[in-house]
Amino acid sequence: MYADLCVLVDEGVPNCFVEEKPKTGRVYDVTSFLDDHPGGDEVLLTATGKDATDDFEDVGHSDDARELMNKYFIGEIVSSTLPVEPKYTPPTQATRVAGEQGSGNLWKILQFLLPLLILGGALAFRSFYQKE
Ligand code: HEM
Repeated sequence: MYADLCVLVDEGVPNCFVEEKPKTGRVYDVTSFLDDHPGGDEVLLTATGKDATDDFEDVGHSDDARELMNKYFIGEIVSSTLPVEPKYTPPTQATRVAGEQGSGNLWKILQFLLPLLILGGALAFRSFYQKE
């Protein structure tokens, strides 16, 4: 049912999915342990597919529990196979202002000039036909 269920648990060593730390970690397939886990299957399922180091350590698992982990150890994460998370870099103040300035200024000038041009045109039109 949970064919690819894995929990990452790693004592002390920096683990995966944490951007600033090296991506290493031990992977445990706890599929067959779900029903037997004294803490219940829910906590294991919640910790599935992510770094569960802190969750595991917070419980204060016994030495027996740590020994038992070996039974479910399936391998280490190969960091080169992890998908690269795209990093968002917000535009700097300088580039933002420079980008806005070009079209922004032109628009402001047009907003000011356009009504004047229309008014001027109307007055010229009127005075031209009034003379005739
Ligand atoms: C392969 C991984 C794991 C193994 C072999 C394991 C094993 C055990 C064992 C043997 C116990 C009984 C208490 C003890 O001896 O310490 C236990 C309790 C417990 N475990 Fe795990 N565990 C694993 C992963 C996790 C994870 C990832 C979490 C949390 C997300 C977790 C949460 C708990 C909780 C909440 C208890 C109950 C503690 C209590 O009621 O005192 N376990 N576990």
